[in-house]
Amino acid sequence: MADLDARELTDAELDEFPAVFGAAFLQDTDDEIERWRPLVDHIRPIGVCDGSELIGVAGHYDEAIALPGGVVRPVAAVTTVGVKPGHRRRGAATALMRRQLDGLRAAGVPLAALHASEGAIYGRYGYGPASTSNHLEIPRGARFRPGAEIDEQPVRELPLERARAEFQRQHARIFPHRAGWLARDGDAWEARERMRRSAGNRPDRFALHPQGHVVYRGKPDWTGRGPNYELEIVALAAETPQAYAALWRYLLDFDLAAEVVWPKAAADEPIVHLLADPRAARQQHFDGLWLRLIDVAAALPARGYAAEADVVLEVSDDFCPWNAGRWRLRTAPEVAVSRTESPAQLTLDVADLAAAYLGGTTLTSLAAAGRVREHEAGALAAASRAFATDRPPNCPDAF
Ligand SMILES: CC(=O)SCCNC(=O)CCNC(=O)[C@H](O)C(C)(C)COP(=O)(O)OP(=O)(O)OC[C@H]1O[C@@H](n2cnc3c(N)ncnc32)[C@H](O)[C@@H]1OP(=O)(O)O
Repeated sequence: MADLDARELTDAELDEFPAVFGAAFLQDTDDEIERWRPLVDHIRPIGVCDGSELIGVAGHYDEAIALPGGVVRPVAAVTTVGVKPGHRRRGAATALMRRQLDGLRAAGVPLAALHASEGAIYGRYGYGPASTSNHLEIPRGARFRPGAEIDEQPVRELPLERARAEFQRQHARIFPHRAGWLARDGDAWEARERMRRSAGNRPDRFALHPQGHVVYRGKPDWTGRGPNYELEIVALAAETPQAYAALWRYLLDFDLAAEVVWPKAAADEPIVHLLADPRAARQQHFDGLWLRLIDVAAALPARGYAAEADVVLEVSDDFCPWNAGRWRLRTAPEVAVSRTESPAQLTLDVADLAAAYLGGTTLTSLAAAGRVREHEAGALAAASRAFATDRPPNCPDAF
């Protein structure tokens, strides 16, 4: 293995960052490379060199994520991980992950999250698939079940500048109660939005209801039979079931559209239960947010728990050994986490703890796959109930 170390970049190397990341994703035209340039100001870039050549890059946004129990905590939203073709499988990505996680630990950031380009990459670094993305497609005109309640207040389209403040106010009220959702204010969100809009996507449209909003874009298409537009949802949130129904009705009755698509809907998106024919909704589930507990001692007490448990977890963590060992987690009367010498009741890897952390994967399901081992009868069921959440987490944000 070559001696590759990742580090913060000099100004000259920062200039190279967009071309290196572009090369990793085969985006080599000047336009594609330039598109990535503003990003380096927002993502805490790091890189790895082979001699004087920058060959790999990574970064993260400083974000805030909603955790079970309605709490919001800092998270590093990891992005732009790429190694140039011709330099791969020599440890460059591993060096980047090493540098990034060490830096985040030193900065006191308890969690890191990412969307993985390929599912086999990040488990080795202690990330676990913590939420499910639902690629949801519903045809125009799909009817609601009889008796569905729809808020009659109008849904109005507004330009971004006029919609932004209300959109952000609504989001700030809603997102803490949706585990996996990120905050949508501040520099990081603005930067993410700019990058997303410059990705060759059609512009976003903002439609506001007094108790909800939808951000979407239209993809025009015409066939011999007429218009065949697709409406793609970027964000949809509502404060009442009736407002949620109003926003969906607005989209499903949209002239010219053939289909409404939400690539990052929740696994249990309620629209399915509003439809007269639930099969009208086509759903495909994928791994969504991958999560890393950088500091188990800080991460475990940060979230709320659904049930009473007092359990000793033995955690393995080859990549971040400071987390390894036995931890006692008590969820009542207050959440308390401490190191212990008591015998383990459950053993599991830190990646599996991350998979269960937002409530998206149950410990019982991981145990059925042999990933969690129970050493004392009853411990698994009690811990699994405590980690579970009422609704599955999801992360509609792209980064
Ligand atoms: C959050 C994000 O930004 S996701 C985007 C990730 N980037 C991409 O997908 C762009 C295209 N791919 C790349 O740039 C690179 O191949 C990377 C970043 C995925 C991996 O970089 P590399 O420098 O090759 O990784 P590195 O050499 O450190 O590999 C470490 C281990 O991971 C394995 N690995 C690396 N990439 C993959 C993969 N795509 N699938 C399966 N295993 C992989 C290696 O085989 C190696 O395994 P080993 O330890 O058992 O030998």
